[in-house]
Amino acid sequence: MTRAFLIVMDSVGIGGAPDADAFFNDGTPDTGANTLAHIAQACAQGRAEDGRSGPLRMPTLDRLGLGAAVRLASGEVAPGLGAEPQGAWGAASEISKGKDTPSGHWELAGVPVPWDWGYFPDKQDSFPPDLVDFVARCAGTEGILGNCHASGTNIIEDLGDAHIRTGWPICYTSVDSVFQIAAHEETFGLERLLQLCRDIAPRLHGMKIGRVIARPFTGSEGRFIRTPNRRDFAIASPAPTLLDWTHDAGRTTHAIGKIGDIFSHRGIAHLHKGKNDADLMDHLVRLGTEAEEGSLTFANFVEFDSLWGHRRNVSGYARALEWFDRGAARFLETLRPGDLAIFTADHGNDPTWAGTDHTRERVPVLAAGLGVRALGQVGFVDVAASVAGHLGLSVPAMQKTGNSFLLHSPV
Ligand SMILES: O=P(O)(O)O[C@H]1O[C@H](CO)[C@@H](O)[C@H]1O
Ligand SMILES: [Mn+2]
Ligand SMILES: [Mn+2]
Repeated sequence: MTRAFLIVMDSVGIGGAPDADAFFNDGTPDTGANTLAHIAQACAQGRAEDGRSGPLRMPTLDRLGLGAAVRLASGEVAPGLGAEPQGAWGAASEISKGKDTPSGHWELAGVPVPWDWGYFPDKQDSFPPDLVDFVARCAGTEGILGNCHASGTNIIEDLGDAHIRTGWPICYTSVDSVFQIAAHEETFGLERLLQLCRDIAPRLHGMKIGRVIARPFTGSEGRFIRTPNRRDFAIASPAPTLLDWTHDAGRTTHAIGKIGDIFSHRGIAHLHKGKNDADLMDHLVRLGTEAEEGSLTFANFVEFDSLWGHRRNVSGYARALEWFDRGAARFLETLRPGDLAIFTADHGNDPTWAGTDHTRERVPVLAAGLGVRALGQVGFVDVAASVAGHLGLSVPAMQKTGNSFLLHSPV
């Protein structure tokens, strides 16, 4: 028996989504968005020099086929990348209608989203009055602050002082199907914030809002900073996922980072969390050595998205990519013959693009452990089929939607 590792680089898209024109950022269609290629181009042109310098360096993932995958997905060149692939490489498209984290992860885990997500309109008073009353009642406050689309770091700058003065929770949303609550860890209380999110989540899930997200922060007098204690309360996936298939077969499942929250803690035997992606990389490298035969390790690295993509910070994103690539090299050294490791992503978040939201893109699929294979254009669900095939799992008949990469001929 052998092991499988599925590693999601949150928001590391490679452009070329066939339906990008149906998705928007501040009214601009996502057509042409390309997270990785645009970062690599900015690096090569000396436009990403903060804390790093020169062309983008990701030799480890590029050896697996990253540069080749960018070209395949979008026809764009990512300067600094483009080595002859030594792994199995391809570009995956998503069919779920959302460009959000749960949609991407569920589909990678074999379950495309069959419903239309609920969204809140981009105007002042985004939330209906009865929902506002309900949230305030659950919070024990006279009202709420925010009630609009916002970037999470901006809204705590704008409303942090008013929050401390009134005690009212800051509620906001985005183009994603989310209801987010920012509250001060000390003055409002972290446990109280988490309980509030837990209490209101069923009602929001009933509206097909994908996640209620607790966004605790700290600080004072206009100088506020978010803490690592974010918690997502996600709607349950509509069908058993790769994690359930693995768990139900009596195998061990390890979840690293946000995977627990994204899958409502279903099918997960061991959850490994940390205060940042560096902690998560340490978990991944350790599990590379320690994970059991026949086990699945499913990891999400969120900081590409949360610290850099949404903040439209190109240098920061490039630094994170280069750091991740060094971590990937450490991890790959731990693999044993017969193991499968797949690096992929859940959506894009092009830091050179309009707005501050995700971008609809294809994602890379880079596999170690399958020899050299050109996988071509594949679907997100093919990732689940490949991991299941590798682990020898039986997949529910109704969910046999993907094609395993093991069926592609080695080059
Ligand atoms: O600006 P922040 O609070 O980071 O919000 C971002 O994080 C949310 C959930 O990942 C997304 O919907 C996006 O709006
Ligand atoms: Mn994501
Ligand atoms: Mn995001």
